[in-house]
Amino acid sequence: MLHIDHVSKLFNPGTVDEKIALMDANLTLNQGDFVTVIGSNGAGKSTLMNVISGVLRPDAGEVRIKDKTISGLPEYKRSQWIGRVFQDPMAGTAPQMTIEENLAMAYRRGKSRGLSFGISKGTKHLFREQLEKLGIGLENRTRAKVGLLSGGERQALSLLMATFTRPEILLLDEHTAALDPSRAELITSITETLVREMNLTTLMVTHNMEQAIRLGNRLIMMDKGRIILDVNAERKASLTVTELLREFEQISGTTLADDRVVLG
Ligand SMILES: Nc1ncnc2c1ncn2[C@@H]1O[C@H](COP(=O)(O)OP(=O)(O)OP(=O)(O)O)[C@@H](O)[C@H]1O
Repeated sequence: MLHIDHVSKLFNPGTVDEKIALMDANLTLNQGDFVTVIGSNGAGKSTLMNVISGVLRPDAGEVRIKDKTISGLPEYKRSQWIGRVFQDPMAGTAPQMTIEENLAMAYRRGKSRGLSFGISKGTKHLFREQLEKLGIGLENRTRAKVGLLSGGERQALSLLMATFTRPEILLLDEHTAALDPSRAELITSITETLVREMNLTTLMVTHNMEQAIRLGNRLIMMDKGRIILDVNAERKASLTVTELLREFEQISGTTLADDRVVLG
């Protein structure tokens, strides 16, 4: 489904500020894989997401989705295959537009029709149905400006928008990190439901070790631009946070330096 083959990305090469963000990274995701991603500060997690989504071009290597090479395609052309939710609740939605208009934008993503905002009755009905599934009452506020929603409500809407057209890949970039614990739990549970119901192939960066172990069917650990550990579902089922951190130390030779780490 998703193939990352020998991907490297250097920032400021040949200068004193040279930073290795990805170094010969390799990863294959199968259809329906839900993979959590952890790692130390600057390990390359966001760069990996940016290379997949097309925000960044790798210096070497190739990204393929369903055997189509997408490394050279710009971000907007990949958006029909890739849904993404960011840490910042302000990032995924247009605050001046209503919930309905934001959904219409997501609905049209990848379609060749123009940006006319006429929304048919049938489409409105579909939007309400989808919003209802979130279970937070947004279906009764379809005309509300998105800028007026709380952070948690916006992340729920962002998730819905990112998954609306059933993307081949869903990228979740610390999407619960800016929320308070109860809201983060709500968004996590909505994520689990959407991913399961649509069988979405998902990569989720998290600093919450307990969550990284509990969610999904695979866990990968990154360090210094490399994927240093790939844990399968069976192993994950009995893994503890202590064991995970010990494993990191053994492989990388250092302790996990993550200033945002949440142990559980
Ligand atoms: N635009 C950029 N210009 C220069 N260096 C960058 C840029 N983006 C990332 N880097 C560097 O590349 C490396 C990988 O960064 P990246 O943001 O991918 O790590 P991360 O694992 O997401 O880190 P964190 O968990 O701290 O957010 C770091 O050393 C970072 O400083």
